[in-house]
Amino acid sequence: MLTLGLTGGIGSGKSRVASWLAQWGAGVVDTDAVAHELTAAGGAAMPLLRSVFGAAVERPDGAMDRDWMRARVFADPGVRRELEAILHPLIRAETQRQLALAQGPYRVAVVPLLVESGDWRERVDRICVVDCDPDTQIARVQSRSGLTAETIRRIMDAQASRAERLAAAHDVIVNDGATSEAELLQRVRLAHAQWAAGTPLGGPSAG
Ligand SMILES: CC(C)(COP(=O)(O)OP(=O)(O)OC[C@H]1O[C@@H](n2cnc3c(N)ncnc32)[C@H](O)[C@@H]1O)[C@@H](O)C(=O)NCCC(=O)NCCS
Ligand SMILES: Nc1ncnc2c1ncn2[C@@H]1O[C@H](COP(=O)(O)OP(=O)(O)OP(=O)(O)O)[C@@H](O)[C@H]1O
Repeated sequence: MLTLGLTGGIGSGKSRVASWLAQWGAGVVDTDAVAHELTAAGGAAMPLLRSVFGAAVERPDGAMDRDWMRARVFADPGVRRELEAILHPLIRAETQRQLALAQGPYRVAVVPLLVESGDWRERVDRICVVDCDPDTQIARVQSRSGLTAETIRRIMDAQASRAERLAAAHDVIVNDGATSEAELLQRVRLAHAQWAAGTPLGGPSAG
């Protein structure tokens, strides 16, 4: 079965695309969702996070304090690497477990840091990038989360550039500031039909 790696920068539209693919029958596993489960109250990563970062990493309800962690991780690459060293192996193992159970004409791993991680590149058959311009990414994330533009820029600085992502793509779904939701839906429908039939979508000119 084809395993597609779906990636894109923060706010590019990956979750939106993935939710349609799941609706249409693809077996979708989202690494952000897996990461949230691991760091929820009682999550498998919490004991190690507590021992490395101390009690402040945990909210009173036992879940990771995401605001506390975000402020540190995107201000200091050393802290980010520490957090990733704990979470990424757990995320990878749980995602692989879920992918092995996934049903459908093809399966999809939604991985924000796919291009950044050599390991993930080797685990998927094709890479699809949801492509978006940085100004639109910032606007979308601001309206979704209320994070400041400066925080969003810092997160984007910790990710691959738009050009690096496009260079790694087998397939591209354009979802920039000029793309309406209806246009996006049409592009995703076309891509889904081709992945489900096992035929490639094409390079960066596709859209
Ligand atoms: C830093 C944390 C606490 C911020 O939590 P928050 O609720 O604000 O964000 P959330 O987890 O929903 O992620 C939202 C987006 O942020 C970006 N992002 C998350 N982690 C990272 C990272 N390590 N490097 C670059 N971008 C990242 C991705 O685009 C992701 O889709 C959280 O993202 C985290 O635990 N990150 C480490 C795990 C990780 O690398 N996850 C992403 C890939 S699996
Ligand atoms: N073409 C579009 N037109 C209008 N709004 C859009 C479009 N595409 C995505 N959005 C909105 O932008 C926001 C970001 O989209 P989404 O959550 O799918 O991105 P993401 O790549 O999964 O982000 P993250 O990396 O933060 O998880 C959402 O609120 C979504 O509804």
